[in-house]
Amino acid sequence: MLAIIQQEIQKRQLITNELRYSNLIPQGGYKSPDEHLFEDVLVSLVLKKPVLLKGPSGSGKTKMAESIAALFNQPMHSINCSVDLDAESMLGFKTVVQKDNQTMIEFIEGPIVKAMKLGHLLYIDEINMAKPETLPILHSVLDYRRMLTNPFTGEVIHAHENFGVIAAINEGYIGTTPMNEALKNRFISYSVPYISGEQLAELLDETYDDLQMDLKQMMLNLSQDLRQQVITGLLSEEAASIRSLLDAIDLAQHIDISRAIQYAISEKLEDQSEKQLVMELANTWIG
Ligand SMILES: Nc1ncnc2c1ncn2[C@@H]1O[C@H](COP(=O)(O)OP(=O)(O)OP(=O)(O)O)[C@@H](O)[C@H]1O
Repeated sequence: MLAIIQQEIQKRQLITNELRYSNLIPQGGYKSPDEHLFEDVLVSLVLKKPVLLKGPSGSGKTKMAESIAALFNQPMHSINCSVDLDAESMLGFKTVVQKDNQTMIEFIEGPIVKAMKLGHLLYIDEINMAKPETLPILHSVLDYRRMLTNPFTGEVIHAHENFGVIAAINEGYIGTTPMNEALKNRFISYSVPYISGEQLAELLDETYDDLQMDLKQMMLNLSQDLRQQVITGLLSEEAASIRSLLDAIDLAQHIDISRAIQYAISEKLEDQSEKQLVMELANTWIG
């Protein structure tokens, strides 16, 4: 691992996160599709640059962010973007509280404010699902200024040195809009593909204690075929989703393997011919 990353890990191990946030430190386990991706993302974060992960559904973007938080011993806060996302769900809101028999207005800090102040990791999922007018508030947070003026309190917040941002998008997904240029320009962007081959085999070994060898090999072969058909254009990218494959394996340990693949992989696809192709490929391996 690069020295710059090792130094950062050592530095962060010394930080004792407040106990009440320790349950926000997720589990690791991300498998990098190649020898560089995970480490290259870490370099950006160590250099305090926001990271944008671009990849299809179920390619491990969230898992990668969680694994970075685990490696840096850093709690992670998440924002799930949608057209309903507003400044309050990102920054926080004012509420009336009773303290010492007095009624007071208190500001409850939202994920961005907490992560900036405490030096936590902020994960912004499906950032291109948000309404374009919602996100400019992030511009000063994401560039060299690393600061924010909270419009609800007037407080000027300068980010803690360990504060980091990872955003994720599913490009081309229905309901998404292209990301605003000024926003996109603030991120270092990485493509996150589905893992395959050795990395996928390792993930299965680590995920399942007692997966039968023939089921494991069958699923690895099917995954390979699905990826091949995605490349030829006969299947849409999501057919090769690792999430779906893991779902199929979970089900196949309890029900007929063919039905497991049907429910977890084939039925999720829109096109009838794609559903059929998945089942044909599966049947060549099920025998
Ligand atoms: N490279 C990988 N390493 C480890 N686990 C992975 C990897 N890719 C996918 N997974 C597993 O697949 C499942 C889905 O992954 P995850 O939720 O991270 O995907 P995502 O890209 O964030 O999906 P979405 O865009 O739909 O939110 C999880 O169980 C995750 O552990």
